[in-house]
Amino acid sequence: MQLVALYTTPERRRRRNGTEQKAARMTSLQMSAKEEMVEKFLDAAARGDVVLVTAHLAQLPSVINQTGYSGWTALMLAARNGHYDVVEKLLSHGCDKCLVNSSSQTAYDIAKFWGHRHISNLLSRTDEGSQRVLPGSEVSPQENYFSREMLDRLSGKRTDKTWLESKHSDPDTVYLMFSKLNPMVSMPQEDDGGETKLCRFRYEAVKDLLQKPATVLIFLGVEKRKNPSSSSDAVQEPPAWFAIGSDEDAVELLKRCREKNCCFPKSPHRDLLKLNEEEAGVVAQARSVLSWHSRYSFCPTCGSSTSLEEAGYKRSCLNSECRSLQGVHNTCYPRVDPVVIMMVIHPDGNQCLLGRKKMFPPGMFSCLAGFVEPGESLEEAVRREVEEESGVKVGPVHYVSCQPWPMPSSLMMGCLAVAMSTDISVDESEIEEARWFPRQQVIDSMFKGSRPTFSVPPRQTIAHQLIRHWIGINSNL
Ligand SMILES: NC(=O)C1=CN([C@@H]2O[C@H](COP(=O)(O)OP(=O)(O)OC[C@H]3O[C@@H](n4cnc5c(N)ncnc54)[C@H](O)[C@@H]3O)[C@@H](O)[C@H]2O)C=CC1
Ligand SMILES: [Mg+2]
Ligand SMILES: [Mg+2]
Ligand SMILES: [Mg+2]
Ligand SMILES: [Zn+2]
Repeated sequence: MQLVALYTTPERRRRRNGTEQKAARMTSLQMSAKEEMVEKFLDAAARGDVVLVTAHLAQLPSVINQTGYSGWTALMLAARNGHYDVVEKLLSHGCDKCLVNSSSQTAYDIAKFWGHRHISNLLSRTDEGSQRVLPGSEVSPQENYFSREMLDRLSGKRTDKTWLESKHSDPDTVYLMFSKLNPMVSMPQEDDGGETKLCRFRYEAVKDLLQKPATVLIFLGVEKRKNPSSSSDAVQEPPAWFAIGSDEDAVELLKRCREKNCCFPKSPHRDLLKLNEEEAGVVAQARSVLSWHSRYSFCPTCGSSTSLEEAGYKRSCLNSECRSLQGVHNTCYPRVDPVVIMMVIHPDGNQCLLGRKKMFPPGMFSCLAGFVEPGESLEEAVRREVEEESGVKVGPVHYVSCQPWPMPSSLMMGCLAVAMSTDISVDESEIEEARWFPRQQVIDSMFKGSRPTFSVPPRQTIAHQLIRHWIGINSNL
């Protein structure tokens, strides 16, 4: 294994490789203020100066994953030099522990190589036995795309008709417009960083739609307060958000919006992944509830018509004789489909099992996944789906994190699993090919290193995050 030796000052650090030699020719005057700050931050981490590291993070939080001229992050430098308190501080600020240096080493690899076991343990929380290939829980919980909750759902208000009505006409209330389950968005302009944004409407622009019987109105929640102690917040309620599902012609709906470049995305699987994290969370909630309404127009128990209640979170049967009106019936509430998605690790700990469906773009491989069946535990669903799709037998299963997937309403539960057998025999009806990929090959594909032999799904998918997670906690020493 090749490991670059460690330097303790920015000057010495820059002397090491090609990039660094180039940097060494630079005088500090030529460095931008930002670059200089990054170098000082990295230097503090390498020296174990936790006070200075904390000060830099407070001043410029984005510095946390920067690599500077050495190609090493602060976490790697602190891990190299055995500075436990700096590693702890960086992790508590949510640093990315999956990043690799030019030798494909994570901070975990580096800590392990230099014998800082207390740090490698902190980075992986490895247990004994089979956990050699299956490290345990994350230091900080992982947040996946579609998972962020910017709204407080206030489910207790769903039955408060007076409060809801007052919010309908409140000038601060935000309405989102959906047509055929897709939100109206303004497509990226050159000057806004390429982000798709939700079109937000006020009451005056949509009040006629609210009167139409075919319109579905969902109360999504109120904005979470960013600074709850501020005195003006105490008297003023934060804005409420609603989603409107309309059956009006999409072209007519678009005319209501004053923003430029508005549309209803044609390909949700692609276009809904371009929102910012907060808006993605709102879309996950709204789209799944609206899709439930579109698929469950009639009572699943007796086939009668239903009425929409509880601000869009319930459909009650209009047939007074119906069984669904006695007791609590899950047919009356929005559905969620549990799905397991798993990163299967080879018994040698250094390869993972990825598969591709026929519909995937050429060259793309992903984690295996499948719906949980009734009366089945997560662990059993993982074992069954992996064996069905690849013929590989799985032993221990660890839950990592989950992701709501609003196409239309899945909850993807991400797991790591250890294989007990290695022969592959794919279920050709679902999977075109499944293979064991060595860690180095996965790193090359993930970080676009040398000669990637395959591609992985985009960062917004939990599949991508599970693969990164494995790279971050599993060393190939
Ligand atoms: N976010 C991510 O990273 C990923 C998300 N996914 C999602 O996971 C879901 C499940 O993965 P698959 O491999 O397709 O599952 P799967 O391996 O269970 O096979 C799907 C088949 O199972 C049947 N099925 C059983 N229960 C079903 C239900 N409740 N809804 C629909 N079909 C059901 C259908 O015949 C369907 O064709 C997919 O909807 C896909 O969108 C899949 C991979 C990655
Ligand atoms: Mg599957
Ligand atoms: Mg399957
Ligand atoms: Mg299945
Ligand atoms: Zn009924």
